[in-house]
Amino acid sequence: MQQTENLNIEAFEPMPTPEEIHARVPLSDAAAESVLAGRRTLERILDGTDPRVFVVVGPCSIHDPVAGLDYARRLKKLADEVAGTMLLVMRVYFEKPRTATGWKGYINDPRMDDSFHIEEGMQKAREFLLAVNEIGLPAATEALDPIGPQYLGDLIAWVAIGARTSESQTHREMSSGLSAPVGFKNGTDGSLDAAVNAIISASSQHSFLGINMQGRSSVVRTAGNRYGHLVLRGGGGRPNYDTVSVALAEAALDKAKLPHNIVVDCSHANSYKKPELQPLVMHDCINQIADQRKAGHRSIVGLMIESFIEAGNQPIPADLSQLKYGCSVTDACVDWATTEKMLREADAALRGVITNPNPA
Ligand SMILES: O=C[C@H](O)[C@H](O)COP(=O)(O)O
Ligand SMILES: C=C(OP(=O)(O)O)C(=O)O
Repeated sequence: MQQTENLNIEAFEPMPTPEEIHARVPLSDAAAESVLAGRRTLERILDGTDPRVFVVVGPCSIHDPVAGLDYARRLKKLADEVAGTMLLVMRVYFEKPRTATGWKGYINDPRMDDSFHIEEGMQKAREFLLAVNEIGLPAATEALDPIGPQYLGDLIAWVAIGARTSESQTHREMSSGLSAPVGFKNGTDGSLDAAVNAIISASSQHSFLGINMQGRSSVVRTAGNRYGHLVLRGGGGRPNYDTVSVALAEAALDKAKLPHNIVVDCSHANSYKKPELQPLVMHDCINQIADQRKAGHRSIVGLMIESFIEAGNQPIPADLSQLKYGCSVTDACVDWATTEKMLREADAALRGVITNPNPA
């Protein structure tokens, strides 16, 4: 018999099951509290019962857990300082969807040398998420691999479906079963349709193939996720955070009978991937939010910033000891001083307009 299958497969290497990885890095009480408190506040913001704004802020990708946790500790202090007006959620991205090729992130290749130790990456990603939550910060991530959430989902408070996958049925099905709110990004061409349709699709029940916690291939039946929302990230060569674009996004949500829950990503095509433009986008959006709230209206409920300790980005060197500490290896970020300035200015502008309903 001639072989007709697996012609392009070089190997199947068994992975530990989600249950095994959870046993190696168990969820702690402190981390569970951080995850649940984060999700609860996000849900209230999306329901309109908490007037604050959430900000997903952190590196484009995690590649160095030491620098990542250094960043998390700084962010926690800032989060406490601005808690009256904003919920800060740390961007903890381990999976990078590449335009063509490139490093696919810490889970896929934790040693950054094309050795693809995915088992090691998955365990270390879990350890990192546990530590961030134990610091007291909720975590946000992009869900790219459809079985990834079985390994990490208990440690995540907010999920993004990226511009390259909002149109994917697989990602919509997965989102319908996630326990956290999910932001769907507009397409890389700037169109909103795929993201709006994704919110509708993910809110419905689905049945699809996946794995269970014991790693067994399963029919997954989901209840639907009612916290899907739209993320404007610009595209097709132009930003879409301005008031006219936001009004068009509101109209698209109205047409689909969806609530006005919009997050603006200050990075990516909204700032032409130039980090020095992110503060301008943020400033404009904070003014829009203040104007909206004063007028008794509300559509921008969240923001995203790509930020790390050092500004800019760096290529991955062959000799990893040459890596610059705290600097992105994927998209360019604003530095820590700029991050503090952006968030403190936003807090000052929103005070008097927004009041924390549950001060600590
Ligand atoms: O945020 C990350 C990047 O914009 C995304 O992964 C695409 O990156 P690339 O165009 O460099 O591949
Ligand atoms: C890949 C990302 O964004 P987008 O899907 O908007 O390109 C990201 O936020 O890392």
